[in-house]
Amino acid sequence: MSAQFTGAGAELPGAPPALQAVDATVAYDGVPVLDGVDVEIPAGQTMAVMGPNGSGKSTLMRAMLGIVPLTSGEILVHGTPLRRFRDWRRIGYVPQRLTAGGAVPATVREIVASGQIAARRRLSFTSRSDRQAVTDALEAVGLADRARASVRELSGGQQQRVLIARALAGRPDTFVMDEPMAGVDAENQRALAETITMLGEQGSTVVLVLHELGPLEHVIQRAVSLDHGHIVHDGEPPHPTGECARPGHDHQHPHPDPNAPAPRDAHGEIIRLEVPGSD
Ligand SMILES: Nc1ncnc2c1ncn2[C@@H]1O[C@H](COP(=O)(O)OP(=O)(O)OP(=O)(O)O)[C@@H](O)[C@H]1O
Repeated sequence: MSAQFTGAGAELPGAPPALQAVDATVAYDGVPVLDGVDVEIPAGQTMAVMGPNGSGKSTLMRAMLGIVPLTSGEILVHGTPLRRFRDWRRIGYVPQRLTAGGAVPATVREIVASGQIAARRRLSFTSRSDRQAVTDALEAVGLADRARASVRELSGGQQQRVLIARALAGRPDTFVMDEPMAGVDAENQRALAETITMLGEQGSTVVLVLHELGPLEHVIQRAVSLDHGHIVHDGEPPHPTGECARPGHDHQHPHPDPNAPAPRDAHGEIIRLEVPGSD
């Protein structure tokens, strides 16, 4: 992968945290699912967010990107309060699974190119360098030969790689990936792990929701574990001894079918793929 995926590249010493939650609480229907969470993700770190089903991992990721509102507390993105943060091209969000391409046929290349919308000036056309970034992103995830295929023809694992390429194409420096390994076969997991390793080596910030470290074991520098909306561990990644990485693991994998219906929010809306704030 070329260095262009690093966006702003390795952060200067003294750079503010890439993402920070301060006493963050999120409640659905009055029930808190994140409860006073404090976490700071330094620029350049590769960090896993772990924990059992329903512990609040996805909610934390979405709250840090402004997709779900906080009930109280504060989120800072690259040192700026979320409500004032505008530089969304710095952020590459990889949602749990592909929700586009169902009703509207879209090619792999189109989906990947859509990752550049936040970075593009309003009404401007794609430049040669934009097109090259899309090509590079497809190569980085090993899908250059499927560029013209409809995303619907791809396996769940390949679709996951399309989502990562989509984030890469916008050349962000901060990646938030929600269970990139879910429903992905071993071969695709290895391909994803290679890409994520390269991002880390190039100085990008990478935050991933993971249920197990798997092939990312050597890449993850820090793990934060949530339980019932609280941080119960923050530090060394767990050393897996069995199939799953967390001691006392009681995880039932929630996403056995990567082509299952898209996740919906409290109002029944499909959770959007767009990078928030990209208007
Ligand atoms: N839009 C929503 N409306 C109501 N409740 C929600 C909503 N999204 C999540 N929840 C609830 O909030 C809690 C935390 O969910 P969240 O998806 O953040 O957990 P998670 O740790 O990511 O779980 P999983 O491992 O299953 O993906 C769960 O009890 C879930 O049912």
